[in-house]
Parts: sequence; C-alpha cells; structure tokens
Amino acid sequence: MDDHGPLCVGIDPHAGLLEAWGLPDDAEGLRTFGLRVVEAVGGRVAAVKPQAAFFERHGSRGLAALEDVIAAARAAGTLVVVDAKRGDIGSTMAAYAEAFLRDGSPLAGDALTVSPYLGFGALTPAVDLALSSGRGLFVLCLTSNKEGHEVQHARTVADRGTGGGTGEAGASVAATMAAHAASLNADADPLGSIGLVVGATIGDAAATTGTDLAAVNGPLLAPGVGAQGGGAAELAAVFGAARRQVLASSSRGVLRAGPDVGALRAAARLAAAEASAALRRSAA
Ligand SMILES: O=C(O)c1cc(=O)[nH]c(=O)n1[C@@H]1O[C@H](COP(=O)(O)O)[C@@H](O)[C@H]1O
Repeated sequence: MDDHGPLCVGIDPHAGLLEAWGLPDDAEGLRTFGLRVVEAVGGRVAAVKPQAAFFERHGSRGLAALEDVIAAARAAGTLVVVDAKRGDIGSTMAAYAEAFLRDGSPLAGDALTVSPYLGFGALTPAVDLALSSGRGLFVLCLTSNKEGHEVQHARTVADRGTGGGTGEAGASVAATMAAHAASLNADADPLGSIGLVVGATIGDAAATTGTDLAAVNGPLLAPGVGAQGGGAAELAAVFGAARRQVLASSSRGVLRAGPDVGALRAAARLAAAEASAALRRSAA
C-alpha cells in the first residue's frame, strides 16, 4: 500500500464484462480476462482480488483458470486476495484453509476472505494456517451490501458473567468480530495479518455498531468503491482515524475500462490516486 497506493483491483469476470471484452463466457475466456488484468496492473497496484465464484461457474476448468490467474499475479509480485468468502464448522474450515492458505496449494494466494458467521472461533484453523504460512485473512465485518445489517448490527445479549444473559443489549455482532481480530493482531507492528472487510458504502455503521476500526491493528479491505457508489468522500467518512489501514477495492469500476491493457492500467492508476487522496493524507 505504501509503494503502490491503497488500491486492490478485483478480478470479477462477469458475463457482461466478458461480452464487452469480446471474450467467450467459458474457462478460456476467464483465463484470458484474468491474465489481461494481471498484465495491466501486476506490479503496479497493492493487490488483486480474483472472485472465486465467477471461476467456479465453469467447474474444474474454471478453477484451473483461477489457479493460472493466481499464479500469474504472484509471479508479477502482486499480493493476491482470493475472494472465496469461506466459513464453516472448524473441522471443515480446516479443509478450506488447506485449499486456500497452504504452501503449494494451487488455489492459495496471499490472503483469503472468510465469513465469521458460524462464530469467529470456527475460523481458528484458517487463522492458524494463515499465521503459520505468512498469509492473511479478511474477515467479513460490515459488508457493503444493504442486507448485511440484520446480522452485523444485531446486538448480543449482555453476559452476566455467569453464562446467563442479563437481557440487556450487549456489543454488536460487527464490534464483536472486530474485537476478535484486534486481539489476534495485538502485538503486530505495523499491522497484523487478520484484516476485516468493511464496505466503503456503510456510512456511519462503524459508529452506530460501536465497531472500533482503528483498534483492529490490521488491514481493512474496503469493497464498494466505484460500481457500488463508494468514492473518495465515502472512504474518508467511513474510515476516519482508521483510514491508513484501508485497502480500497474496486472491480467493475476498473474492469469496465478494458479490454485494452493501457486503458485498464490508466483506470487503475486513477482509482489508486483517488484512494490515496482520500486515505493517505495526514490527520487534519
Ligand atoms: O469480500 C469482498 O470482497 C466483498 C465484500 C463486501 O462486503 N462487498 C463486496 O462487494 N465484496 C466483493 O467486492 C467486489 C465488488 O465488485 P464491484 O462492485 O464490481 O467493485 C465483488 O467481488 C464482491 O463480492
């Protein structure tokens, strides 16, 4: 982020984008699309984020294309966030961790998006493997979509200390997830490896849910930039004192400039400059 600006370019080969790029909606089209994005931005942005679902649509051949895109980005020296949003009971989570975070796995990038909504503790196998293999996680906390609030803003029941609830509202679910990440990152300098996903579109939700983003001491992946309406003003307003931890993420906002490599590169450069202006200025 210091070297290239705080931008992650999402690799989301939507059917409509493939068509606009003159590519077929099949595994070969996905491979060409992903490799083109890597050619355009590899070594020039902080990270890329291939979205697994678009590749899974095409079964094993689609996954092979995802493997090639991950390998190309890593070869270009660019960090890869594999956006697969996995989350399961611990014993199964261990298998997902092996798939996406183990040295030598063809689907392993540098970080994985994970869902903590089976309980943060269920992510322990992924946390352990990420930390032991030098990788990271981005844990969904306050997501960019409008439906997330019914889970993420909900209040837990305050604990009496005896295991029974007092009936009073306790911390929000989002704040609880952020507190788990903060405790895993406690001793890290400059930032720990357990990041959060906090959408650029959430408005004042960090404040209303009591989620202390600055205390997380980890990177904050901020999707919603560009196509979902998040811009410089939204980034600055959502993240406030935590803004230096933020990795802004844009997929369609950059990808729509394709298929020309130079045009993609220019779109990424502009998005990175905007994110820098919003997030990297000194505290007022
Ligand atoms: O984890 C994510 O990346 C993610 C979390 C979230 O809260 N919202 C969100 O949009 N995303 C992903 O970020 C990307 C957004 O794409 P664009 O809206 O095209 O920039 C998609 O791949 C989403 O799956």
